[in-house]
Amino acid sequence: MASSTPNQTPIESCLVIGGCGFLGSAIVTSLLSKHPKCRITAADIRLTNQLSNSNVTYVTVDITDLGSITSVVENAKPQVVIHTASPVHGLGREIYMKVNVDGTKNVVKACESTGVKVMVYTSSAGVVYDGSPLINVDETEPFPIVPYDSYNESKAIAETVALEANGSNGMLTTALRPAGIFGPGDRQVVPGFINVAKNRQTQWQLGNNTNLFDFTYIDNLAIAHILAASVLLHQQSTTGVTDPSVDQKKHLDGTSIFITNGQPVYFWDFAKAIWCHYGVYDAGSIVLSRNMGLVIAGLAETFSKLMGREPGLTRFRVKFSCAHRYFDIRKAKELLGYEPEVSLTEGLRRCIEWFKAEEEKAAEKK
Ligand SMILES: NC(=O)c1ccc[n+]([C@@H]2O[C@H](COP(=O)([O-])OP(=O)(O)OC[C@H]3O[C@@H](n4cnc5c(N)ncnc54)[C@H](O)[C@@H]3O)[C@@H](O)[C@H]2O)c1
Repeated sequence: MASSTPNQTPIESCLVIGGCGFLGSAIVTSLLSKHPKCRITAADIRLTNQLSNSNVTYVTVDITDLGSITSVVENAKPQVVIHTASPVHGLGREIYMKVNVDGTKNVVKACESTGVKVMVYTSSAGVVYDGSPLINVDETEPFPIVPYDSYNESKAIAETVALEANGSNGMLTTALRPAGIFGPGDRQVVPGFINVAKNRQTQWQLGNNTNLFDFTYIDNLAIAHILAASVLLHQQSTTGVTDPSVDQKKHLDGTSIFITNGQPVYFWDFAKAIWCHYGVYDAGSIVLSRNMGLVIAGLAETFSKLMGREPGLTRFRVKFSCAHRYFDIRKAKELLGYEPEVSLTEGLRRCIEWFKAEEEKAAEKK
């Protein structure tokens, strides 16, 4: 249970950047239900997933262009900006530095110059990951000296940019760090597992499945963003910016906060729960050790490079699926009153139902 309900102010106007993405569109939907009077602008480089609702306006923006994002913020005049935009995982360093780092600097500049009161940045739990086990870590965990990859490196720099803007022109900022977002519309986590089932590769298990892992159901995360915005909005109009010397676990503005479902599970148990819905009940009959997996993945990567193909197994995937990665979300519960409303089991049920319906629609079109 959340220890207390923090004071909140209703959100009257909000700009959701990346508002057509998986998370951005879930935030728009949750805003409509939690703050029905809120005037919402959803801005994205690609306008997809649009809702038909008179409270929502969709606009095109490219955050790598300062003029583009400034004019969107000027026209929307939002109290709150929720910045979720990012390229997907698995691309090159240049694009991450351009969109996540330079783009976030542009978003901050646009917010500062137009009097935005609150900015919530979607960071990632991966910013503290370097391949070492993360066992119930909290927000005191430092960034690693060597980041795991350029995506996480760019997310850490962008998070710092967002948090350093706290107090600038009276604006309060925070950064939410979700882990393994899944749900209807997911393009990364659950589709990866479904493809393994479709490729009939579920017999392979990497590692001994003693590693606990955190996942986050999309609607829980969307609500966490809205809670963060309305708690900060209240603070902005009352006490204002917190003295940065105060213990960072005791305040939201200028600090980061982990968000998960608060239900760590053994990595392969999550995969097996998905595969059961695809008729696979005997997954993981062949267990490969992490070291053996790394050797095979190294060979697969070399072979695929020679053949000009994408490898099915990579060293990144081996390390990831054998890693301990779970987080302490007490700060979210205490400072946001966050309580995951949708359990992992219910979230998976809703997610699989959605994927099956999409598959049926695709089959009907053929
Ligand atoms: N999916 C996960 O498991 C996960 C985990 C941790 C953190 N995150 C973070 O959560 C956020 C949302 O992720 P998602 O899964 O919804 O991804 P997504 O790809 O569905 O959404 C991101 C949106 O950003 C938009 N975008 C990209 N470049 C842009 C640009 N230059 N200008 C404007 N818009 C641009 C995209 O068009 C897309 O709609 C991201 O910041 C991501 O880093 C995701």
